[in-house]
Amino acid sequence: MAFQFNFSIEENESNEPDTHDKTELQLGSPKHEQDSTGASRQAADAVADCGPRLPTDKHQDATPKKRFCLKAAKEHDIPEDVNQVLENKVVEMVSGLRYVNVSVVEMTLLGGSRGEDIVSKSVSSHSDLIPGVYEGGLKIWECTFDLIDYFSETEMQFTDKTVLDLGCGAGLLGIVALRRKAKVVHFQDYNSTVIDEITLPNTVANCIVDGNGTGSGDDRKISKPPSKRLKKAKCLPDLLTKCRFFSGEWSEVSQLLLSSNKPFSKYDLIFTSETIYNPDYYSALHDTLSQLLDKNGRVYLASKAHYFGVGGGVHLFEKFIEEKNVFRTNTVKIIDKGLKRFIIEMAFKISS
Ligand SMILES: C[S@@+](CC[C@H](N)C(=O)[O-])C[C@H]1O[C@@H](n2cnc3c(N)ncnc32)[C@H](O)[C@@H]1O
Repeated sequence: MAFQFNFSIEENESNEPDTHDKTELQLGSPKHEQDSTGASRQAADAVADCGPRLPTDKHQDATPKKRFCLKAAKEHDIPEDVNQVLENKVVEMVSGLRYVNVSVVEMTLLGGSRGEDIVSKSVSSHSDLIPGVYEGGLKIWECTFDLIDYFSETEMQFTDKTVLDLGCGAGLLGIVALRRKAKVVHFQDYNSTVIDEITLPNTVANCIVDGNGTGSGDDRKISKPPSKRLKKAKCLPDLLTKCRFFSGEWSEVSQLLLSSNKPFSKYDLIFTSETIYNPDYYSALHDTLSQLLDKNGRVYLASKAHYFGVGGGVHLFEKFIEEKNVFRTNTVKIIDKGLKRFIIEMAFKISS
């Protein structure tokens, strides 16, 4: 069930120059397959219509050949009037969480060529991944639901943890951590459009208190979408003040965090779903994880076995990690339905 917030749309003033190379991938249209709980099946169904187009075999030999400009890092402010970020959004439910309907956002963004213009670029290239331009964050990718299931199955503890949702897209992993009493939750996506139009609205939608007391930010499932009364709703201030939002390429974001005047403590938990598809990015990803993870922290990385067309996947990434000799890895879950998927736990080889 969907509902719409009745607001007018605000012009996005940013008009960032696109200096990136445009290597376009020809992608196919796979079906979502999900093997776990009812909630996840429901979740997968909910996103299937607008789900990511995964790569075909066409570019199987995807040895890194191109270097991309690094997209500068930027911190996104949370507007004082949080309702503003839900203007003209249609909010739906998935896995007990609120999320904004991506098709509606895409239609809205197609209406004008502002900012990164990732929707029209994605449409014209028939691709959900345009390296260095659009990295797929508008859609919810299925390993996100694998991690959400894993959190429940293992009763993962978030209380007082500092958490990073790296390559967050919709930000559902960070939102779960936030609702389960994490101390700090940071969200990062490559594209500023994704942060502004998807991640921030999703986070606000899950922090909102409505007239029925739903969405109160604790771990109770939100039983129904908020009503239009939410026009006057308020976000729980303590919840949103725990959050920070960043866009940009990983090493740039890492540098921004480490050099910022704002206090920064390394993360206890870093979640990252479907971010190892492109071997070109492994070095930046590895270094970011090693720079930002607390010495006793854990990374939970969810990935498909292999990303046809782009060339990355679990075994290639594990080999890379092994060679770097900084982290140990442990496969904590295998989802053996359709294209095999993995959840990998990473920790420093030398900790406390
Ligand atoms: C396929 S999307 C997955 C989105 C989300 N984690 C999910 O599971 O639905 C990959 C994400 O990784 C991030 N990403 C990929 N390569 C990146 C890079 N080199 N620098 C920064 N972010 C990157 C993008 O922001 C993008 O949202």
